[in-house]
Amino acid sequence: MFSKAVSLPIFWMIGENIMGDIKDVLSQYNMVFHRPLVVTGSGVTSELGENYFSSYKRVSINSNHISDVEKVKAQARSVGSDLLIGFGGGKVIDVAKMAATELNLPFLSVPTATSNDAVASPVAVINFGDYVKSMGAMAPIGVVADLNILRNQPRKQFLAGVGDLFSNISALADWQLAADRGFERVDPVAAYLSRNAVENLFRAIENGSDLYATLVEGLVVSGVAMVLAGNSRPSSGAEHLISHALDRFPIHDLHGLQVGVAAFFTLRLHGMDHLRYKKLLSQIGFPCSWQELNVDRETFMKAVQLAPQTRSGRYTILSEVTPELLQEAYDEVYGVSVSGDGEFSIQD
Ligand SMILES: NC(=O)C1=CN([C@@H]2O[C@H](COP(=O)(O)OP(=O)(O)OC[C@H]3O[C@@H](n4cnc5c(N)ncnc54)[C@H](O)[C@@H]3O)[C@@H](O)[C@H]2O)C=CC1
Ligand SMILES: O=C(CO)COP(=O)(O)O
Ligand SMILES: [Zn+2]
Repeated sequence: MFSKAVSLPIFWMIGENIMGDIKDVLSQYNMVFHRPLVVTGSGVTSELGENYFSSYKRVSINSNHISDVEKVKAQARSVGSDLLIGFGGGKVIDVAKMAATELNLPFLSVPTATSNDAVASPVAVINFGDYVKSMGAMAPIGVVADLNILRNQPRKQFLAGVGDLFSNISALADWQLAADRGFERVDPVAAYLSRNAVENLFRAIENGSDLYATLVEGLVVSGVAMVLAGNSRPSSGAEHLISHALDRFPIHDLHGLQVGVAAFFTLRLHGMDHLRYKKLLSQIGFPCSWQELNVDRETFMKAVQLAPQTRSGRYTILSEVTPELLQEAYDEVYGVSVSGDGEFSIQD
């Protein structure tokens, strides 16, 4: 007999001004909690937390450092929490998720920004000082996304979420490549969900529809795909490795922006039509070159070299390319050449 135990979000609630209904929604799923603890950041999300969770116990954190995880765990133990609620961007969600996993408590994800697929993934990125690690964690029991809050997130955060979701296409190509070479097995359900999530977003962009709800749904579905796959391959390929490498350089930007801009390049390495995606994403102001993120060609190429070391054992298109192809692809994808005086010029 086959059985595979996975822990998945069993609901999402996405709508305008829905924060007041959280307890009601949970009770609809027979989930009654008496002492939830809300984890926020220390700036904007702490202020938002005061508005929306005034009657709840709250704890604020400064970063995704392991000491922040310990702080949340200590607070949860001292108040006897039976539920952790992560209310913030990626770092807050990750810290709350990690603390809940270690305390074996349920975790509810309430994003204030949709900058990446941490919203419902089975992963928490934690900073240990000398290094940053993607830790296995429990996915949330559900996601509550108030569009009224999300519409007020900085535009850059929103675009970063678009980039993280778009990168699924490149990640799936790498996953399939690794399978073709005999290193992996593609889980077809996870791959379907991952692809479908990004295609829905593209349809919404093409139709000029409201993107916020579609983006949240897509990020949650990406998380579910990762749970089913048992790893992040449905949503993380060579473009993520390049971004992880860039994070080690002084100039880096939001995860979702980096993986999105890198995905144009890795799609080109796969011989796929990156231009179609560039045209579509530029319609909503997504950055299409590294210049827009202040990353120069030399830094990018160094990051590409370093990329495979950031997740050892992960087979991607970077395992098969020549240095000549990398240079050629850079010129073609980012439309940039280095002029005689060493300055960048953008070609038409
Ligand atoms: N667990 C996972 O599967 C994944 C985790 N990550 C991790 O997520 C982290 C990045 O997350 P981000 O959200 O980009 O950064 P972040 O969590 O540092 O948030 C960036 C800023 O946005 C502010 N913010 C949040 N909501 C806001 C709102 N509604 N209005 C105004 N400001 C708001 C926060 O206060 C913060 O200053 C990284 O540590 C990355 O490694 C990234 C991808 C996947
Ligand atoms: O960002 C992620 C998925 O979008 C997680 O990827 P990694 O497993 O490469 O850290
Ligand atoms: Zn990502």
